[in-house]
Amino acid sequence: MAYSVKEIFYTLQGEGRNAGRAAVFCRFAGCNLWNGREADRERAVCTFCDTDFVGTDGLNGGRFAEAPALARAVRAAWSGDAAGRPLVVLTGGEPLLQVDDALIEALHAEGFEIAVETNGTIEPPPGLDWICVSPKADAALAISRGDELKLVYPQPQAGPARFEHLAFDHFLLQPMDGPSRDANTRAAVAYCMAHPQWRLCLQTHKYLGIP
Ligand SMILES: C[S@@+](CC[C@H](N)C(=O)[O-])C[C@H]1O[C@@H](n2cnc3c(N)ncnc32)[C@H](O)[C@@H]1O
Ligand SMILES: Nc1nc2[nH]cc(C(=O)O)c2c(=O)[nH]1
Ligand code: SF4
Ligand SMILES: [Mg+2]
Repeated sequence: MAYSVKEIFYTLQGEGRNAGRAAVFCRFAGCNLWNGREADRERAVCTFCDTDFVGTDGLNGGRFAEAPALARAVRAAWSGDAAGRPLVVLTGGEPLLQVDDALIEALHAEGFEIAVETNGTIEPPPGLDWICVSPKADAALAISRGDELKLVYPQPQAGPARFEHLAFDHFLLQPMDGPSRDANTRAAVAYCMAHPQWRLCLQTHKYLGIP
């Protein structure tokens, strides 16, 4: 199967329980909850997206015909030394539209630990090492277990209580970025203080000014 990739870059994971850890980000093109066009944002299932995932024109982006070629491109972007296991974060767009057994095998063969950032609407293939699900209010969940559940907050139709019974190891609230980010952050702080099952999760890369 061929893969459409917007960009591949090396940075620190900015979000979630792996925040601060060096990783290659592989951002797949396309999403099942928004077509990525600003003109259609209001009508989309997911309306608050902070990411350009349209096309293959980003850094190291392109069409990769085979999994080993994409895995080699990810490996080439790794800029850390050989100590510890290198991490790749598969994101998008919605990565689970494209991630398959062949890619997981090829990335493992290159030595990577594989994390995925998903909206949770698509059943993941086996073999992923870290699954972060970020539910969207108007999209049914197809994944009810994983490593972290990272809820963008607030979403009026998707309060945290709707998810707290699911089988995740970590429950995180991530303030919705946009014009109300500061107010959303204060509200998330208050929620976590009242409901300690939840921890605050900031998008640290945005504060640091790194990709
Ligand atoms: C761009 S999405 C790509 C992965 C996948 N489609 C998803 O939604 O999880 C990466 C992460 O950014 C989060 N995100 C997107 N827009 C955001 C915003 N405006 N504020 C805070 N987090 C946001 C998503 O919820 C997700 O956890
Ligand atoms: N540094 C950094 N960390 C991230 N964690 C999740 C991201 C994403 O867009 O999926 C992201 C991102 O775009 N940059
Ligand atoms: S599901 Fe993820 S990639 Fe798709 S529009 Fe929403 S935040 Fe963006
Ligand atoms: Mg991002």
